[in-house]
Amino acid sequence: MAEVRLEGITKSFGSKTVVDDLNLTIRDQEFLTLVGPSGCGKSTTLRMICGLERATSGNVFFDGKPVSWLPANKRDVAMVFQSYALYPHKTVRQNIGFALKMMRVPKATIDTQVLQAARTLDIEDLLDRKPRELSGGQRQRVALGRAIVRDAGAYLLDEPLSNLDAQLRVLMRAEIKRLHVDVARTFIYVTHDQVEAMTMSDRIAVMRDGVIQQCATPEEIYERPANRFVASFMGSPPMNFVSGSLADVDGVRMFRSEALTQEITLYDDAPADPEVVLGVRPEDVSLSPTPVAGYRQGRVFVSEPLGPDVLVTVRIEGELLKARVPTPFRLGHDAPVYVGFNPQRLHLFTAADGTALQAPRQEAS
Ligand SMILES: Nc1ncnc2c1ncn2[C@@H]1O[C@H](COP(=O)(O)OP(=O)(O)OP(=O)(O)O)[C@@H](O)[C@H]1O
Repeated sequence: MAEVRLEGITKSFGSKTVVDDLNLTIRDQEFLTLVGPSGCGKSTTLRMICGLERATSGNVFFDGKPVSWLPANKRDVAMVFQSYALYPHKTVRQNIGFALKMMRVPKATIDTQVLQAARTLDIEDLLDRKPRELSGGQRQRVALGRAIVRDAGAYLLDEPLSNLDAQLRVLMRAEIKRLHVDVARTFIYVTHDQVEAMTMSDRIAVMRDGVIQQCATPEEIYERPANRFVASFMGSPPMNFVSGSLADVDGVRMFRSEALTQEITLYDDAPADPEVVLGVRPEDVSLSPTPVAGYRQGRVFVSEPLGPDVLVTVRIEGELLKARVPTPFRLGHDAPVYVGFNPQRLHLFTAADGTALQAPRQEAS
């Protein structure tokens, strides 16, 4: 069992604060991902959890017990690094079993546990090879094997897939997710890749400049981003944003910008400041070659086939908007096109600081 709680954690290097009063509880057996752009403090947070870095202030608790003063080897955690950090002259078997050997576990027990880890990761037939004789994906599995053989309460993974090519990353993503189910332990995963975060996690903590912007399930983060930063970071291609203002016209709330006029149906309370940013995800934009009531005219700027979908950039007045529409899309460059939004799936953010104006939750039917 390992619930990990961070309470008021701050970390400064000199005068630079890189993690700022962070509060987060990672539940026992949860898969929680810290995601954010490079330099936002993800790795530093992970290193404070495992004991490789000491917080400037605040405390780390494992199952309610403070561990801030315990060194890394006295904490019930195992860490997988981006670099794998395998011993080049040791075999896969020796690499996986090394931590147990250091803990003076009897050899027969080590052999059994190494074999069990190798079976879980499907690398049994590689046990006598050296790291240089392995592919990137196989090395990654050995690094995972080294962690899971420790049978720790929490596994901490720092960008473990970033050295792999795109195809292998997709494969290993699924394998790590499955491994989490099989070993039934707490996983804390660091990545700057929003797709990894969305696909693997029970919950995602989105970080920016050392501060958690939102911590929620992938669905919640995607459907109800807390602010414009989260909305733009999570989702590929990112959400479209259009600056404008809200006004009530004949009892109907309207969003207006130079390019767009859009009825807003979902938001109850008028914000104090009418200056807002409208957000709409590319998959919630519809295109038609012919006029449709409520759609506005634009022109095709460029279209990019993605296989099942086409990503179409449309120019409306000065704005460029992206739409993700089903294949085939046959309009050429500069052709007139009519653009509509799904009114149920619009987002609004304050222009001042990007905070989301939350739509009322839809009752599940
Ligand atoms: N030992 C250190 N001394 C000084 N500054 C550091 C140290 N370690 C990290 N930093 C700084 O702290 C900030 C956060 O670094 P951190 O590695 O936690 O970010 P990250 O979100 O994991 O980024 P990346 O995805 O690039 O690894 C960065 O600006 C980094 O330069």
